[in-house]
Amino acid sequence: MPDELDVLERHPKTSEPGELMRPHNMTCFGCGPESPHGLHLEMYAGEGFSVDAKMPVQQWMEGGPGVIHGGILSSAFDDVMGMTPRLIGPAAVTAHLQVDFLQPIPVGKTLHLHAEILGKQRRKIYVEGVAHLGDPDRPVARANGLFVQIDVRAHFADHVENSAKAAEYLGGKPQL
Ligand SMILES: CCCCCCCC(=O)SCCNC(=O)CCNC(=O)[C@H](O)C(C)(C)COP(=O)(O)OP(=O)(O)OC[C@H]1O[C@@H](n2cnc3c(N)ncnc32)[C@H](O)[C@@H]1OP(=O)(O)O
Repeated sequence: MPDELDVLERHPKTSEPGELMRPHNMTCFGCGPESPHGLHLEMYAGEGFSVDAKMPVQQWMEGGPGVIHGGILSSAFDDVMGMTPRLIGPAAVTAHLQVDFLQPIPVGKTLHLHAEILGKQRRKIYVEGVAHLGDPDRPVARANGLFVQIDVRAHFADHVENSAKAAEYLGGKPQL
């Protein structure tokens, strides 16, 4: 992370601490309630510049016998960490994501995910993530990511016709 950082301020219209946050997109693999095969994460704004979510580790998420697949864990981090930019302003997309897998994560447990903005420079937002199984002092995974703020309309303009919600987006709704 660079030394010279911008001052962080919560966006006046962002969710209050404890409030459920709006999904990125209703069919987002991470947080979309209408995603047919998604994680269906519910994200809650935290204090400061943080977001929290809980994810029951279900059988279909299995990688090695009885434990979560690394890609599912990475997806969960990506989405929870990718929600933090909403706390300070425009949406941002993942440019870089790095995950440390510290412990096997068993099927049947509930994974607690916490993401926090470490700093921002211009459009770059540096975010860390941590996951545990109920005891915050015993993390089972950590992540670091760089998210870059975008102009949502311009960024998705060439792709929105491929969305499951294309008709609504092309009709001007819903807002991302
Ligand atoms: C609506 C939001 C949905 C969010 C869903 C949850 C999160 C996701 O899963 S997003 C999906 C996965 N991500 C993507 O598809 C993004 C694909 N990548 C891109 O579109 C582009 O590379 C993008 C937008 C990240 C950057 O491109 P662009 O807008 O041209 O910016 P660019 O000028 O290259 O970079 C901006 C800054 O970021 C830095 N940067 C960009 N990529 C990286 C990288 N991988 N590593 C380090 N720095 C980087 C640049 O150096 C530059 O820094 P500085 O301000 O110091 O000059």
